[in-house]
Amino acid sequence: ALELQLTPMLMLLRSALDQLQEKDTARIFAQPVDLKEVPDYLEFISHPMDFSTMRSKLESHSYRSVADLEADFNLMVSNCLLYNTKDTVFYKAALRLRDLGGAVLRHAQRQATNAG
Ligand SMILES: CCOC(=O)c1ccc2c(c1)NC(=O)[C@@H](C)N2
Repeated sequence: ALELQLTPMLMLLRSALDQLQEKDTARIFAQPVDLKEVPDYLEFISHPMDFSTMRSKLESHSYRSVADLEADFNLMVSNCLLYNTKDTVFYKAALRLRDLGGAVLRHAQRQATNAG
């Protein structure tokens, strides 16, 4: 039945999101960039993204596949690589998160394919 089909996907996506967020040990991706601290952020970034927003979208069924989750993950990393210069801790953390996250997402996609 459809609800049985959807529940494993929600659990799979929740697990993948938890594993992705674990890699952000400095928690610089945990919350939206603070626009009071970074007032020009929206001059450069049109679609901000962070893990708390991704979790809300997941729980409200905005993600129907691993690819949907991956798209927001890639957006979050790309925003950081665009806004911050290469010499910053933020830029370096985004490169590391991108690489570590890739393995998490590949495994999640394999699980989704096997379950499907
Ligand atoms: C309290 C000051 O916090 C920040 O300036 C700040 C805090 C977190 C940030 C960030 C900036 N920039 C970013 O690109 C994303 C990845 N994270």
